[in-house]
Amino acid sequence: MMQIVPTIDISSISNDDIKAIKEACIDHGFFKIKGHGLNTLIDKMWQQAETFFKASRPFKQSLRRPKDGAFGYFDSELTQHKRDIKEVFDYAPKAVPLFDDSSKPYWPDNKNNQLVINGLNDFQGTLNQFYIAQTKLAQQLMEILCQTLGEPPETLNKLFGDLQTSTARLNHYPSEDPIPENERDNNIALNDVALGAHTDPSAITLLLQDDIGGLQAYSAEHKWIDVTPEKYCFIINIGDIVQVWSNGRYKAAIHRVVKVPVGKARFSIPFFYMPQSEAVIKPIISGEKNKFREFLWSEYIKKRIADNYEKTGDKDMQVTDFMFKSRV
Ligand SMILES: O=C(O)CCC(=O)C(=O)O
Ligand SMILES: [Fe+2]
Repeated sequence: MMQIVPTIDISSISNDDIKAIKEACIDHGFFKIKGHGLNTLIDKMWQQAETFFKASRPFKQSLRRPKDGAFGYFDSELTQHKRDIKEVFDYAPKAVPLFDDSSKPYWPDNKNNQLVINGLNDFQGTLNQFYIAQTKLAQQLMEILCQTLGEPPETLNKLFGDLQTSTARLNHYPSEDPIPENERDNNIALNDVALGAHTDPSAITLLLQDDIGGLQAYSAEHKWIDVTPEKYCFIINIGDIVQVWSNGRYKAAIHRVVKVPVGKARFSIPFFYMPQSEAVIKPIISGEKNKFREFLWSEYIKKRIADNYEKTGDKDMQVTDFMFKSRV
């Protein structure tokens, strides 16, 4: 029987692999990959993530993401208006044209010997090296994805290139609220899972998860399924844009992270592969009537990011808002 979440060796892709990815994308949107040659860098990334989140609260707060910003440390992210039980560090190696704050510094510097004291001398260098490696891997994955849709492999890569707007992140999920009691905003309820169910506003997301587990995907056929940890495997999930590109054939992967067992800590490292801000997003399937109207990537992502902070209001914007209404 085929694995529900298939593991693919991308150093030698077969027709069966393409078929397995296609089926996974139709049912839940997740697959895993090995054979990428990045194991040593992955070890370094785990070490950096653990070291960063272990640093003192004042140190992390000094890198806090500004209200209108996209990068830095943050501990109050919302999913559907409830606060997730996690803290994050968001980054990109160079300014991303989407964000006004991209010139503001968010990397820790060595003022008062802070990098040395916190063991973070290699932090920025390692994270940036990983971002570049993930970009290359994502390009390869976009070609594979085009193949699963029966389109020429290079169709989508031209929407990315040097002007891509991808962002990368470190996630730390403690078993308890990361915000001390006296700093909490009591108007915002804590989620009953570590990370609430959502889709990613990316093309695809490349994710490392540690051995604690807890990531779940929503399968049309099996409902919630575990996406189990496999050492050195990247977990790949399709995001909102693929739903449009595939003309609805694939649904953006719905996923969540269940609560971390008491006394444990979970780490994960996602990379959100995103196109140029000026990219026009529309279906790419030839010979088929478009089910989505086109939109500009920059407009969509700005609204989605704003939703992560909003405490009240309507349901968050989704890519289905761009579907043509079907006439009966
Ligand atoms: O931590 C995980 O396993 C998933 C993280 C995730 O879905 C996200 O950051 O968007
Ligand atoms: Fe996600």
